[in-house]
Amino acid sequence: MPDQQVDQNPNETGDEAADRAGARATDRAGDQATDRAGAQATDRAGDPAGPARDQATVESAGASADPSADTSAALPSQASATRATPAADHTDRAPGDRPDERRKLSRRSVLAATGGAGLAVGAAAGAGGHALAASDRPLELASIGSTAVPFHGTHQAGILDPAQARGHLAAFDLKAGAGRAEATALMRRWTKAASAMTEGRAADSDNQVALDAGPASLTVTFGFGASFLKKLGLPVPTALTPLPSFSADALDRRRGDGDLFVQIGADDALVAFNALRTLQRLAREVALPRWQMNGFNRSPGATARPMTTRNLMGQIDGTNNPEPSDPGFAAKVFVPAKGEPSWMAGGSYVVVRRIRMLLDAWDHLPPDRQERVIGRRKTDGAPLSGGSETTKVDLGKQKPDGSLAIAGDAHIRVAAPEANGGATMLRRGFSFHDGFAADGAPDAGLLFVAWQADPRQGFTPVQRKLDRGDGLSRFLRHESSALFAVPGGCAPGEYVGRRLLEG
Ligand SMILES: C=CC1=C(C)c2cc3[nH]c(cc4nc(cc5[nH]c(cc1n2)c(C)c5CCC(=O)O)C(CCC(=O)O)=C4C)c(C)c3C=C
Ligand SMILES: [Fe+2]
Repeated sequence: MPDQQVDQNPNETGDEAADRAGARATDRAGDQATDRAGAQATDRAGDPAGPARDQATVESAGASADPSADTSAALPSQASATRATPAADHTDRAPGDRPDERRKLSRRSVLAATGGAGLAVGAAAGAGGHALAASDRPLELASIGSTAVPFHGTHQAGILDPAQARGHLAAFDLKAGAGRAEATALMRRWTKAASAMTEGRAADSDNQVALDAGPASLTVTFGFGASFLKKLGLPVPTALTPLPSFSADALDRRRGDGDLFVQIGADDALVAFNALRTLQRLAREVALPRWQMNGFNRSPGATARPMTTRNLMGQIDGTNNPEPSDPGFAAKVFVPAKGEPSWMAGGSYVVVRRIRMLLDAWDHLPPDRQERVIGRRKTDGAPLSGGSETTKVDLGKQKPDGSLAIAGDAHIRVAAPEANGGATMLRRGFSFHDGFAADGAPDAGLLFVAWQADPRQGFTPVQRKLDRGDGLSRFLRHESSALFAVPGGCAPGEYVGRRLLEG
């Protein structure tokens, strides 16, 4: 049993600083988070008005104070204004997703979405003959705020897109008496609101919490649990069969499963909160929150050069994720267009696990032992078989003494698709920190989120293997678990789940 005592390793800070200084940029096409971070840093660097505009505030944005009013149109002052500096070219994602163009497709200027949500500051003063006080100036959004991820498409947003700096995962349960009609009405309301908010527009009953924030790469992703289908008398897909138990499970069932799933991600905490709060308000008559988890990632643009994110154990995490350009990627992550059930075409199954890290025990471990547990270097994520972060892992490589360069119980050996009959999933998680437990240990870890066409060929065989012989497992505790069917995306005017609810 790992030691739970609070412990500080004096070398760690120095090591981490050195790690960061020496961190090598990854140029992988599939590394969305790093691409976006770099692109946003570039956007800002090339935008001389950036810092001044960042400080501008909006006194009157023209939004209706009546929460019942339909405010889903662009806010008046935003819609009529023009943007002083064009944003980088963020092309819309085409239905049918060409994932190899994700960086380009996953972002676009909010200008395109709203007809001009980013507002000019300097122009107003010049033409009008008087300079506006900073507080009177209309707001112009900086690149992080103005970036929008298209809501509509073959797949729902929030799966292939880079993981944002803030995340909320939540499940809702239908209220007693709510049936298919109420669920359908709710999915219509949720879809309309999500579509508006991801474009930087206020949703119905918007509370102005994120009025001046822009879309900030907001994605909203909806899913259905097996219990939802059962309550509505609908057949449950075999892929949605509950996950088996694992020996290391210490699950809190109240924080697991649920009828309806919502994943929210945004690069602005207020935008993320506002989205969740809006959806919760719109659900009020039909469904109540069951559980909620809050997570975070590194802020986009935080590093001068793109980097794969680090988790709370300090490891570079996400390197060997499958990439959309990999052969067979779509078939492994998404239900095919002609797949079963038909309402899941273009959809994916998501496994959500709250995995607590036993960080005090982990921090006791010297860096070389930590690296052995994973099979990669902490500094730059390079495999212990040699090379750099993106070098293909050589599981057969031996050290001069004949021992394996990547240990038999190293996490990347045990989890590798080669060791699991090709089992593959797309990992896209968030770190969490919910304070400290009674014994002083951090209640922190990973909100593990894994996407696959069928968990029986993705998460389950890998977790079975990890459960038996993974060197990392003794530093982890799986505290909650959920599985949801996430249907394909919808076209404008449609709503998510229509093929299920009207099928
Ligand atoms: C059942 C699947 C997995 C769970 C649960 C899991 C938990 C978990 N992982 C890390 C840290 C790292 N994981 C890494 C790679 C990796 N992990 C899984 C699967 C699960 N991880 C896979 C399939 C892989 C890729 C293996 C390969 O093919 O090389 C890495 C290395 C970097 C990377 O490739 O992402 C790290 C680091 C933590 C901290 C954790 C639970 C909290
Ligand atoms: Fe892992």
